[in-house]
Amino acid sequence: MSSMYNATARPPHQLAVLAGDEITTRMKNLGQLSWNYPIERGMICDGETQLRVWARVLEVMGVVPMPMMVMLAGGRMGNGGGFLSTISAARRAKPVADAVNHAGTPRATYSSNNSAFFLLEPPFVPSVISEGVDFILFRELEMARVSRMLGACMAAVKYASFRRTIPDNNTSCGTEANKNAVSWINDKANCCCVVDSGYSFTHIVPTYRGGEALVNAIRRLNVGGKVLTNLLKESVTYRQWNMMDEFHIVNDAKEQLCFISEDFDKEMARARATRKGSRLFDREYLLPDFVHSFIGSVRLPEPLQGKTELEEMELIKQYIDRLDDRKQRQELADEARDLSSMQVEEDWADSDKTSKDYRSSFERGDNKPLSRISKRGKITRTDIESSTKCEEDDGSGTDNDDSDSDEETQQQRLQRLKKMRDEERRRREKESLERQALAMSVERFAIPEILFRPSDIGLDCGGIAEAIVESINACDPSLRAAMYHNVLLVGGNAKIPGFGERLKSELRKLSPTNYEVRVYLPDDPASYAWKCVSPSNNSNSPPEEKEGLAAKLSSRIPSGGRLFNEESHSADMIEL
Ligand SMILES: Nc1ncnc2c1ncn2[C@@H]1O[C@H](COP(=O)(O)OP(=O)(O)OP(=O)(O)O)[C@@H](O)[C@H]1O
Repeated sequence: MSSMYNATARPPHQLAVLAGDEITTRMKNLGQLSWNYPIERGMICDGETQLRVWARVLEVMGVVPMPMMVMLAGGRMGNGGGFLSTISAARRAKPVADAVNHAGTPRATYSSNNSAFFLLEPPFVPSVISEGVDFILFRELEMARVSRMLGACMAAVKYASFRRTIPDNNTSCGTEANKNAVSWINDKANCCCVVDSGYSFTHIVPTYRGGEALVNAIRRLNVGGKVLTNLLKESVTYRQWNMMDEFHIVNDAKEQLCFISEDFDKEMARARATRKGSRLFDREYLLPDFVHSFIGSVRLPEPLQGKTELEEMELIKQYIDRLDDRKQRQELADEARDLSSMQVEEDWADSDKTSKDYRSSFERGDNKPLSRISKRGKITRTDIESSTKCEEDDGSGTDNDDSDSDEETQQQRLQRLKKMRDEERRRREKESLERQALAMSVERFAIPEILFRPSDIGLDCGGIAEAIVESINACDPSLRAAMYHNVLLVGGNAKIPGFGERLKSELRKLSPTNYEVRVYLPDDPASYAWKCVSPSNNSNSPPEEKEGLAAKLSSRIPSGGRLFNEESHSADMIEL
């Protein structure tokens, strides 16, 4: 099994079109290519492009004869798949000839007449789209057998075998009746709630009997990896540089740097308390310069290098203290102002004459201060005069004193400016030698947060946790406990650090308290479903076994796990 772009791309100023693995093997700068994706919103919209990619896959696998590149007559077709589709074709026949692959090594080739094609697709693919795909596979690629399956169901088949390898621990499943229900369901119904978060969508597919989907309970959330990458692209473009045409670079930055925080609001408060560039989660994504480097990499910002979490906490504490201090001072000043205004009011009341004088002088426009505005002598002319005199004296005194210090400051300032200019020049020289970097701060967790709060970008729906609860509530009540007990995460987005932990904590809050929530994350969630059908997964198995598998692939619905590659080890999966 191998992974490649499910796309074609044309290099600039060239007519040649590269498909699948050719893109990455022949080109280094992916940004300059004109891309064509056959799939949009999870559906194949461009049959010609999809045909080219599949033809390339078969060529790499050595399946002959090569199909003719026949243009499909218009129409929109579709099926499941994604940005980086994993495509595998099971070989059945014995080799018919030897050929040389693109790497120059001889390899056996197989007749397409004796090959079977296995396609994993998302739920609810319209039949017209399936017919289009059949046309490509049977007529253009001359496949002997084609089998389609829901990706989530395949994952559930493999998960069912994993469940058999671990002892069932129902000790914390609430009531005795609930424990028995979960035990029965695990044994007989093999329930599993598959959460498949991929490129275009996130699907919640509850399955029972070891891999059969409960169609009425399937839910879809229109948020996937593509939305996140586009948002990050916009955010980076708004704050730093124009990256609108650099989907692949931003996607790589997302995959390397994004994470899901356990408590978003707390993380934001922490971010506000620290200056940008010195937050503990701040990172810089070094952009490839396409001379020395062709892929991006991550580095710590300079102020953060060697900084420990304790120091960060200390900074935050200081900041909060400063805030409190400022608030306190503000309150004291307000109090003092109130007091003095009260005082003046009292004085006005006490001395009618004085107030009249003051008013009349004010009305006359006489700006001279009154000799006395209060009996208690708060502010008097003498006071003002003396204070003015003092100020004048002080001013002249300090003028004399300052003349020296000013000269000194001027000299110092000149030196400082010179030093700063030198430093700036040196920094610029250093920077020009270095690569450009994207500063990634709160974006690291604010962007993936959309998976849990789609309303932040104006989508009128709940997050993944709400969708799961809704989906499980649509199942038969006797299955619900087991569904919460077996939540399986698959798809590329499940790789985002913190995804599983956050989902578990949100599910815990939303689910009934007597149900235990258990979330399972495979080693490689993106290819977990494929591992179930991939014959190359157990490459040591004899060819006859592969033939048997391929022969069985013609069956459309899995009736139990024995048709597939169910080899599963508890080490493949972790419980969160
Ligand atoms: N380590 C990672 N961190 C964050 N996102 C990742 C990571 N690895 C993959 N992804 C994202 O997962 C998405 C692809 O997931 P997946 O391969 O499951 O999609 P797909 O099954 O091809 O698509 P679909 O389910 O829409 O048909 C991409 O958006 C990719 O950026």
